[in-house]
Amino acid sequence: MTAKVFIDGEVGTTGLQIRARLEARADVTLISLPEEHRKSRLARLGAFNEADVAILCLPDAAVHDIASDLRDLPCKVIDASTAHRTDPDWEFGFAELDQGARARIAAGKQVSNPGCYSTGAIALLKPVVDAGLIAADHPITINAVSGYSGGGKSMIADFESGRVTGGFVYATGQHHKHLPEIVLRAGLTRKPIFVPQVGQFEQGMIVQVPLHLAPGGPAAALEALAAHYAGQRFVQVRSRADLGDRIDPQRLNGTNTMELTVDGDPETGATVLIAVLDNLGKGASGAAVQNLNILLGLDEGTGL
Ligand SMILES: NC(=O)C1=CN([C@@H]2O[C@H](COP(=O)(O)OP(=O)(O)OC[C@H]3O[C@@H](n4cnc5c(N)ncnc54)[C@H](OP(=O)(O)O)[C@@H]3O)[C@@H](O)[C@H]2O)C=CC1
Ligand SMILES: CC(=O)N[C@@H](CCC(=O)OP(=O)(O)O)C(=O)O
Repeated sequence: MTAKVFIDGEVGTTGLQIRARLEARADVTLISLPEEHRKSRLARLGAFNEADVAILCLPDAAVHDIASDLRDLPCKVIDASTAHRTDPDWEFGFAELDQGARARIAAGKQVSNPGCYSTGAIALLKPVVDAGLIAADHPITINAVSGYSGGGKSMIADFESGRVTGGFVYATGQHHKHLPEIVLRAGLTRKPIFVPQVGQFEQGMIVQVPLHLAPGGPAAALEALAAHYAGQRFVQVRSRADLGDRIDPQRLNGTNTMELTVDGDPETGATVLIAVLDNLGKGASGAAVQNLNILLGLDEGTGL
């Protein structure tokens, strides 16, 4: 038996990488629309009707525009966009979030993939909040650097045409679209300050959370992360030395793995939580395929 999968937005950055992961699989049949119909509502609704699972790889506005039409169709839906990440009618598709996450995803009809920065930030923050190392209203700052593919086709064109060089800091006004999902899913009650930047490299990401903890803080935080993710295949807790002196944001490109580590000064408690992931792997397309596998009742690493 093969599952019929429709990727809406399959020629976009996230869609292409999902397709690359699925097209060789014997257990998946891809439903594809010809170029001239790929934005036709009628053609897309036909594809949704035929699919067992649809994966939305569209800008938020296009997702909002189609989502209500999908609710009554039999196909299950995975949404890669920001549109439904805090929506209680959608399952949050971070399988490693807590003990019940996989079962909730498996039973879901609609699953929302976490964002790339938020995958790193939530993965680092939830265990330290749950372990009581910081309070839910602790003042938190998140720093992050992403490859330019994080901005989709238009940002890739900006860099590859030479219109933008060297990278930039942005979203300093504290309204980044990932903040609401980070607050909700990490169990925070106070919005962190989030300072993302884009570098002159295509793909890959580092998310860092500096924290003032009590003396011994770095070891306590590492222990909390290791306990939370014990036995997980795609979220791995490493010693700081494993990542090298200069942490390369591209080190996990092409994989669905996210590595977490902690550094800092045990005497003062100055602690830095660090996550490395591929923004298009565990940060988007890999996570979507992992969720697809869970929805289909397959080994969740199939094709990853
Ligand atoms: N890039 C990343 O690292 C990540 C992306 N995401 C999310 O995934 C989603 C897709 O992003 P990304 O792939 O980067 O974006 P891209 O701009 O690269 O791709 C979006 C695709 O959607 C197509 N599209 C736009 N409107 C419609 C429509 N009405 N009907 C059908 N197709 C449409 C676009 O068509 P056209 O080619 O004609 O422009 C394009 O091919 C976004 O919501 C994004 O936030 C999530 C995590 C990480
Ligand atoms: C580098 C860059 O621009 N990154 C995007 C986030 C990646 C993305 O596409 O966002 P979602 O995960 O929310 O869908 C941004 O900051 O808006």
